[in-house]
Amino acid sequence: MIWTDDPTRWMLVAGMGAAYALVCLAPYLRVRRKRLAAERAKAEAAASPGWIVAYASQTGNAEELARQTVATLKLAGIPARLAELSELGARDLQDAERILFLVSTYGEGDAPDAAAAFAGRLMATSLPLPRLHYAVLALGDSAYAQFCGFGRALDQWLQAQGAQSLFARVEVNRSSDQAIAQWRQQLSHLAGTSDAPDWSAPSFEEWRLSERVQLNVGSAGEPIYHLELEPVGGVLPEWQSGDLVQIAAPADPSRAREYSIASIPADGRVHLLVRLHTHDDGSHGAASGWLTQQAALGAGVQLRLRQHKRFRLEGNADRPLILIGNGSGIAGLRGHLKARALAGQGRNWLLFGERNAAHDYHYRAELDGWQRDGMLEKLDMVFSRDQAERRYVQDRLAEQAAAVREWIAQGAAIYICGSLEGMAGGVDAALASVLGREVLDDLAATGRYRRDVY
Ligand SMILES: Cc1cc2nc3c(=O)[nH]c(=O)nc-3n(C[C@H](O)[C@H](O)[C@H](O)COP(=O)(O)O)c2cc1C
Repeated sequence: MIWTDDPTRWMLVAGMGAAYALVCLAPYLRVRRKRLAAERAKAEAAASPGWIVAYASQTGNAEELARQTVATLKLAGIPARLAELSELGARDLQDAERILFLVSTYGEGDAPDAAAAFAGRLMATSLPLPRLHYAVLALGDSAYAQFCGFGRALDQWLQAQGAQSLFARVEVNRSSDQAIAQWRQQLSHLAGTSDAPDWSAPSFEEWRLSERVQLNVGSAGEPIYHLELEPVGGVLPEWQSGDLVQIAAPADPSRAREYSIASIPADGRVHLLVRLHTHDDGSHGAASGWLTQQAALGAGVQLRLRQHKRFRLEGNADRPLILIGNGSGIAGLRGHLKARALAGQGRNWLLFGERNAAHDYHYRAELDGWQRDGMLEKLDMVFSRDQAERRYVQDRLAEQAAAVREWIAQGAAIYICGSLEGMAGGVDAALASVLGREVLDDLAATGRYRRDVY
């Protein structure tokens, strides 16, 4: 090594050393800067309230779209929280800066059951919401007089409270793909992403009609059939009691019809109850006419399963159940009774209405068997035309007020399946007078009062 006292040389060596250190340090500094920025962004995201995606859904369409909406926002890096509308109180609405509402309409322009308290209580008040920016996706069916009635009422109420709409309300008629695409487009625009996941519904599969029996020969009502279907591919998909199927009829494939599933996977087949629908001009319904009259045994049926989360047992699996229905509504209730029998849960009370015991006592042998085996603790069959005076399930409910209160005090949940007109409204009124409207609204909001009515 050559030693030197030359200061210029020394400075040159020192300069080269510093430059080398900088070159070595630069990648480390770059990584550290990135890491700090990421940590800062994460902390900001955690501190910011994020977006709320709130849904009110009866049969799961709005809920499914809400889940997809959250996924799209998350993909774009926007923190988003899924909430049922019933979970939101005045304080949540006042604190939030951005809420996307996805809500359907039931009854005659009403909110879905779980949102009855939100609609009845919160929306009846005045609540200044100057911070809130929102958008509404309203689901409905234009065949009803109050098309998207609840979505429209919610939108108007939010506007009246001073909330600002992010974009015009999107209305979905019978799950129209076009309107859903419009919502997706608005979302992508807001979230600054064109990378939205695919939202298309699962496709129909080919099933086979394996069994068809008329249950009510000689009835004063329209004929009702028990059908059994098997997947052509042989592999039975998973479902839970309470779920639905959609069937595309050959004469009207663009509008699928929904039926409650009357069986559980352990039966090995999907069972349906289909009532033949006859129009005023004597023609039959496109789906019910085909399924019950035209399709031969063995015929192919285009079918897809649909989760119906709001009518599943879910958190109520260990509670006593009060099951109430009429007519073809026995389908959804039978699914639950089968699931309960399989689980060995016998605390079930069935209140069921039809016309005449002689012709309309659907699944009588099965119900007798469950009673005998301790799987059906209480059975009230109400036949409207077996006596001079017409009697319905709601009348029996009122007579059984003390037992209803007792079962609810023991933690029971209530499931309703059957016709909206006549039965569901009458039963709702009877339950409200037995339990109190507020109690019933609270049961609905906490998933202990569930309905599949049509
Ligand atoms: C019994 C019943 C009543 C309904 N009432 C209305 C209504 O008054 N107005 C409307 O626009 N849609 C009405 N609909 C259509 C639903 O809003 C539509 O099917 C929606 O897609 C359901 O979404 P969900 O699964 O999230 O509850 C009704 C549907 C049923 C089964």
